[in-house]
Amino acid sequence: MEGSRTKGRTTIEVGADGVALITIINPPVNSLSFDGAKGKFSGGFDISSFGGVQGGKVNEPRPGFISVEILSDTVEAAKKPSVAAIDGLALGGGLEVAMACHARISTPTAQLGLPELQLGIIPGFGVVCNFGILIKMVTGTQRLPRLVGISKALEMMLTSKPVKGEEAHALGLVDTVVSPNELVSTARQWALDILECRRPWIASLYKTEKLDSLGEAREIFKFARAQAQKRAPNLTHPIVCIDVVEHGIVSGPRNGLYKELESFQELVRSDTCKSLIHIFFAQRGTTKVPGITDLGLVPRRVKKVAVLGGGLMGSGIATALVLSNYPVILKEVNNQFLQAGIGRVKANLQSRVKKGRMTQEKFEKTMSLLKGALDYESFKDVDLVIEAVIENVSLKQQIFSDLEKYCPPHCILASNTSTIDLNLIGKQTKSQDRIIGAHFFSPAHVMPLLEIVRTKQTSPQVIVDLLDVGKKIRKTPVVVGNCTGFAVNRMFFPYTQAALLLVEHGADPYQIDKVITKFGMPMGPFRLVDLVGFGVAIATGTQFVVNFPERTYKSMLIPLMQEDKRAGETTRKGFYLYDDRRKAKPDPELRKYIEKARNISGVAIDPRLAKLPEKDIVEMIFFPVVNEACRVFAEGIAVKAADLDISSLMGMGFPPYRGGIMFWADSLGSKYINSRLEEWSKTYGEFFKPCAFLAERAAKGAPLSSPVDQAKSRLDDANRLDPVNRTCPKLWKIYCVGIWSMFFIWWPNPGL
Ligand SMILES: C[C@H](O)CC(=O)SCCNC(=O)CCNC(=O)[C@H](O)C(C)(C)COP(=O)(O)OP(=O)(O)OC[C@H]1O[C@@H](n2cnc3c(N)ncnc32)[C@H](O)[C@@H]1OP(=O)(O)O
Repeated sequence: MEGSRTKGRTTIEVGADGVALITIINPPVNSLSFDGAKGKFSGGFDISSFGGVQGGKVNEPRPGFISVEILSDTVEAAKKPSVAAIDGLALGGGLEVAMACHARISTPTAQLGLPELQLGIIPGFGVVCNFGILIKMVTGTQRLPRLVGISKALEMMLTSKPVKGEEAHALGLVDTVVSPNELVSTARQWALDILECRRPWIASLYKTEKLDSLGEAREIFKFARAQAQKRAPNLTHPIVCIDVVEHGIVSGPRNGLYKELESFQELVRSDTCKSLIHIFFAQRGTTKVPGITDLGLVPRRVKKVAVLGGGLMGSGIATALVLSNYPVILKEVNNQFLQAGIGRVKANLQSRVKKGRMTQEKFEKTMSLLKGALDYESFKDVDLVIEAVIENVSLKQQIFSDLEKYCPPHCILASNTSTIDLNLIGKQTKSQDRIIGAHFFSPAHVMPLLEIVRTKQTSPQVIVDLLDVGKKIRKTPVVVGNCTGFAVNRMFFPYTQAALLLVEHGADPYQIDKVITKFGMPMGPFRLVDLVGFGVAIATGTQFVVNFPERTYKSMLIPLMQEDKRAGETTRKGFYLYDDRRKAKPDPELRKYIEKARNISGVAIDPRLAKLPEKDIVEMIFFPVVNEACRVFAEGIAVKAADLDISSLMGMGFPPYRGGIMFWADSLGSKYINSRLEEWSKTYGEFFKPCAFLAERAAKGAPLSSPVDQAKSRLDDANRLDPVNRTCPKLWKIYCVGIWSMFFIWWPNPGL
């Protein structure tokens, strides 16, 4: 096999029973074609190898590709029976190899699945050999339906979700389930039994008993297409997958192959596939922080955590922690607040029980990990404290002084602040090296992102420790520098600002939301403000006008509406009207507020904006976001552009199939984005003005995501405005209430 990042190999060992044991060894996940063993069958084809095909650097078919197919083909067509012994993972190409065997034995914990759709491709691919002759027949899209039936196969492929050993057995995907100790011996015996005709010799490709009648099959395909269309209207590869499976059922597996081959080759070069593969590696890359995670530090064990504040955020954080078996002390200022906080954690967990995702027994065990406290007595053996009280600097300063007194010296002191300078919070302590930001997104037990905010003084060990806790509570941690809004809230601040600007200049808010949703966001900017609530938005947004006055668009639209008791979804009236079931309906009255706001701003209607093409709407909303993301990157707040891609996906719901904000921007080109922003800034002002970083990259024709050469890291900016002592200029004070942002955002899961 050919190597890429590391060298992989296979071993073959013939035992006294005459059975040959082939072992794939290619850590960490035994990916195929390149370089694993140790409890993992195979995590599938080496995803990093797709880049070669996409970039045209590799002639097709790559030998690695062929190896999968040849292996598959050779194995199934061989005169000797083969049995797959599956422990750990059998995913993608890994399961395809297993399905080509004449029997499959697995352990109960083994995971079997075809997750290729999460990468924008379909399972399996046929191969044309050097002479242009089709040598390989059928793979994943063809065998799985023949083993488990069409409906289940489609479900497994379309959701990319693996099944465990027992379920795989019940489905007919594996022949028996045994303990890891018996796995190899059972598989050996099974091979001998097949050879000596004590067990059937089955080629999965030719199995038909699990296939539905043609009429029934067509109904299944029709339903699956409708579901796929509804779930991800911008994606074509799920539909292609259904087409390929159908083709194999209707026209026979061999014809299915031709279609599969053709489709795979097209899909692997698609923007969707490139974006999703980028996301796959970017997500795994967030825990690799140059200068921190490469120091050889081992995360210390966090055995007990304290959470200060049992409000929405604090209770969500406590829920996330107990769910991952961390004993938690929840501290509040009085018994009433404490009981309310504990009640919220309970409700979060009960909702899982109601949905069948947690047993009553597990619920009780999880709840028993939570203890309430009204003082710091029980803090003497905590390893991590996460403060999640209201955004009040002096309160937080007092808390951190107390924590320094009551917690052990090794304890990590984290704050969930979304706006306040961490240095300021720790100003009255001597513990700056163990102070860190742990910025969760609401609801904290659901949202996948955790911004880990470091200051110049935060010690690498503390960062490594929090990264580890983040991973253990199943978050994707992104390490960022200390600045207003950190990465997510800061780069998405212009999202709604741009929308307000467009509306005041004549664009239709409902049209904007429609276009932005069609682009792939879970909701448009106006629907989002309604969800966030005008009060929170206005209060927190003030930080942006204080810190970035030159590039905030000052609209009075939201404050005007709030004055009329329209404060968003909670008041059933905001940009939309809401019924009992939270269904949003446009409100003709909105026009009145827009006109008022327009009069205050003194802007004139631009007739072009009323008829803005969809592409322009998308660009006018997102290019300012790209512009701010460039500043965040240039300032060293984010160390990798890919971290901003992940932050945009998980913090804001940017569509993964577009690869994240910076990846998407690069697909359009820095020159183009810069020229568009320049053009708009001439007409609509500073808000659109491209930053120096963007202008520079555009001048060089360079991608926005390539590393910043001499990044002037602003992990802790001494010149940064002190949000407490700095006075807001008078003029701005007038507008502060008109500026808002998007803290405490709730987004639906931004999956595919
Ligand atoms: C021929 C076929 O039709 C085509 C294919 O087979 S396409 C591939 C199909 N397989 C997949 O999609 C599986 C992708 N992998 C995963 O879902 C998960 O990595 C996993 C469930 C296998 C393991 O998860 P987990 O234990 O949490 O480890 P995770 O951190 O994700 O991965 C460990 C390392 O293996 C790498 N890796 C995982 N799967 C890989 C793959 N298929 N190819 C290359 N590298 C892979 C990861 O990038 C990571 O590398 P890093 O340590 O340098 O960051």
